[in-house]
Amino acid sequence: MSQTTENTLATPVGITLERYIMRKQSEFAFATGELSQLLRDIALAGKIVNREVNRAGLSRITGAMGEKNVQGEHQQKLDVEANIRFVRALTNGGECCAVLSEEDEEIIQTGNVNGKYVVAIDPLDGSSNIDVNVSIGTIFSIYRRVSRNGGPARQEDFLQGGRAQIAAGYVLYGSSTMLVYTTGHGVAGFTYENSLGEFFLSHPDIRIPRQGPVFSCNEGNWFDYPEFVRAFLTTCKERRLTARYVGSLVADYHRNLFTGGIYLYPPTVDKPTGKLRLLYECYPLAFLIEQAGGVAVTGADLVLDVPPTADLHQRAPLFVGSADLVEELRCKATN
Ligand SMILES: O=P(O)(O)OC[C@H]1O[C@](O)(COP(=O)(O)O)[C@@H](O)[C@@H]1O
Ligand SMILES: [Mg+2]
Ligand SMILES: [Mg+2]
Repeated sequence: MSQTTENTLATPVGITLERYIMRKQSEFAFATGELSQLLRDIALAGKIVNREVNRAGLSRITGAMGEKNVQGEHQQKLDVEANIRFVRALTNGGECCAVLSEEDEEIIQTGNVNGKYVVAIDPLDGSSNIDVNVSIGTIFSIYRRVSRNGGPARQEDFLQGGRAQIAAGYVLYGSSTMLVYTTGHGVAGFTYENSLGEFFLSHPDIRIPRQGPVFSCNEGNWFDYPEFVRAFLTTCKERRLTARYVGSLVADYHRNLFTGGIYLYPPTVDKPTGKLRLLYECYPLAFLIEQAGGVAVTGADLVLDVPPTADLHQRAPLFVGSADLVEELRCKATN
């Protein structure tokens, strides 16, 4: 039997997310099904938010909410809607004890005091693109609680560090809707079939090329970038790499995952620690990229090795993508 047939039979493209989760669970003798259920809850919320995104213009879930979140950013109505949907699905699912969300200053206790897991989430990523019909996403990161004796979750459950993540992923609401995640055993992608209401395995074993033709960053901030970033971007242009920037982290990241490339959100003069949030943007995407054979750094350091401080919404610079490109930038950051 040829290798391709063996691979296809091993994890046949087209199986449902549900079946895939069950298959993967059966590979772990001590799996108890709680993480599987949590992944299903996230997929369910992703389907509901997908529906709201698709019809946002009709259902008047457009525009600003008129309030600011803990980051001082104007909340979009869809930010709040997505937040409600994910928190509700994680609460009703029973496995998640608490949620840390970009849209809430404090930890949200779900009441599932015996839940073994906590989830850090960016319910709607790419907020500036919500009302203009450009791809947006959701990013999530899952930890097993350290406070195991039941009761409400504690801050320390979320501050275990990037390498303590049990699972991480994102949902991309784009020309098609996809769920991409890892549990530390490679990266798989699922495409949503609207008419059947199911995610189907479409990309079994995602690997990012070591090199790539694309660099993604907001060059409008050029004059505020550190010298090593400008030096790196100059070499990208000298090599005639292509500039691509959607302005939605999930969308830029997803494209580069398949084409090869590098996404940069450097520190700037007004944001010396960068814009993106370590716990629910940088850590999960760094976990995924390392599982796909890529690299993620904050400059000289690997993102997953950056220890969290006590600030749940702390920011960090992010340089992520193809190993050769990111290592090149890291070299410049170190010298
Ligand atoms: O407008 P800028 O400064 O380029 O920032 C765009 C970046 O900010 C973000 O929108 C931040 O995420 P949120 O939309 O979740 O706040 C990223 O998705 C995106 O890559
Ligand atoms: Mg975001
Ligand atoms: Mg967001």
